Amino acid sequence: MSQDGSHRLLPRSPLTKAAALFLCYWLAWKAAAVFEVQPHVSALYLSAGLSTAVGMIGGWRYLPAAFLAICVVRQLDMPGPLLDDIDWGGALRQVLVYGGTGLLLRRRWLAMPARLTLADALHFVLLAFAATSVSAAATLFIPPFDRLPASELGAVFLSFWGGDFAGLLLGLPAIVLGWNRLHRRTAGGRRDDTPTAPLHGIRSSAGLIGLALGVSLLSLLPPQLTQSEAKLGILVLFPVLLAGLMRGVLMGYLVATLVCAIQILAGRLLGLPVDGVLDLQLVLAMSAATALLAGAAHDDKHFEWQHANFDLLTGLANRHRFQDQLEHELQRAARSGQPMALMYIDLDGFKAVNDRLGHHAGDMLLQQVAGRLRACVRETDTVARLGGDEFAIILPDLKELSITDRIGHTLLERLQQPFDIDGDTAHISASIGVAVWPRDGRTPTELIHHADRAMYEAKRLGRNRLAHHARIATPPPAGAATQAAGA
Ligand SMILES: Nc1nc2c(ncn2[C@@H]2O[C@H](COP(=O)(O)OP(=O)(O)OP(=O)(O)O)[C@@H](O)[C@H]2O)c(=O)[nH]1
Repeated sequence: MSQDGSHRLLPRSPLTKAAALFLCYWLAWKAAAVFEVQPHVSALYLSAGLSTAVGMIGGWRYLPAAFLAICVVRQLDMPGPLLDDIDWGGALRQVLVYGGTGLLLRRRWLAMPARLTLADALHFVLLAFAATSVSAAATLFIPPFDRLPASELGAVFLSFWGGDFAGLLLGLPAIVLGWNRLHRRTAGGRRDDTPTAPLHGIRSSAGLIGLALGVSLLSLLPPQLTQSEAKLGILVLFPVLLAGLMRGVLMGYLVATLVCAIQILAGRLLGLPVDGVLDLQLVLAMSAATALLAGAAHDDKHFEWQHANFDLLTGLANRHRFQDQLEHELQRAARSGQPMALMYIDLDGFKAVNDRLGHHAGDMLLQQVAGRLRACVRETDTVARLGGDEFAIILPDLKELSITDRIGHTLLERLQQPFDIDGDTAHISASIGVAVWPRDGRTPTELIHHADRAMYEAKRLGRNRLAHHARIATPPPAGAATQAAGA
């Protein structure tokens, strides 16, 4: 059974297992039939991806049920007497080759985080290439294809190989990404996509989809204008590549699916000959591979950027990004002359929560604290986790200094309210130190030092309070007392 607890979403009894698989195959079959270029063909391709997903997610115990499901779904689709036309050989080939491919991918998948790395994507594309080649070659030994003349074998091989390759590359990652999003989020797994990259935005999505639509619609032009399917195929890869590189696997897949759907529908409308169908299969396979590899390369880069700049537990800026932001805001403040404040926040009584409810509950509390901090300030303010139970907030562009008191007291009030952690209640408070530019310091080091000092003063005065560096009673400089006594 899966090490990550994925069994929680999988049916356990043989009957529900078979029923769930039957439903999945039937839905894939019907969905594929909408885009069918040749009768009963594209459904086979989609079930190649599905069979691999079954082996990968469910393991070998699910493969007999998958075999039965394919047979029943195909039987329902074929006219003629019951049990007469069942393609046992085809179903067996699918389950053995693609279910087996899933089993080979299973160990890697179980260790995979919620995203697909470039190494995983590359491994998957190469394995899919090998599996589809073996499967297509095996077909040539199965009746009725074993009786074909040698001159037709190449086209039959290409037809099976291209279709299965497209089905596998389009179907499987979509299932796996959907599964990961659905399951690994709800299983309480660590989210690794909380902060958003600068390129992520509605406008760039709309642009990418618009480009994909525009390029794909070229396939509706008369063949004299587009010259050849192959040239068109290369053209449609462009928006897929761009979407993957700019926005990652999910957007790459969305654009690839859109492009492929338009290509298939156009193929149907134009009544493509068999040659065109073969070209189309290659376009689909290449679109999916492009989306997968370019998207995974983007996601790897994005992940590195997140790791370097954000705290993965809370999604807040980390110490490194906090330092950068502070320097940036100080330069801005020096130009505009508008004061800015730095708040240092240390939780009170956090260790007791860890001790009483456990480290995991402590983590959940930190996540909720992050949410409350964010909710108390503006979008443009920086909230950072500096480590442990220590946070900092940069408040630029202060119209008046009293704002720091207002925000500080709101924070104290919000953090005092009880936290619900999986049914348990936890109580904490916070000690907050404030330093203001330019009054309490002009450089990042001075401001950090003074905000930290004010925070310790808040702790010293009894916790659950706000202390301003400017209002801390400064001890007289060493030697001042003796000088006074000697005077
Ligand atoms: N759950 C969890 N605990 C952490 C993490 N990082 C640090 N800690 C714990 O946080 C605690 C911080 O210690 P303290 O600052 O002394 O805790 P406190 O009870 O708030 O004490 P005061 O600051 O003196 O009020 C330690 O027990 C650390 O082990 C983390 O990422 N997750």
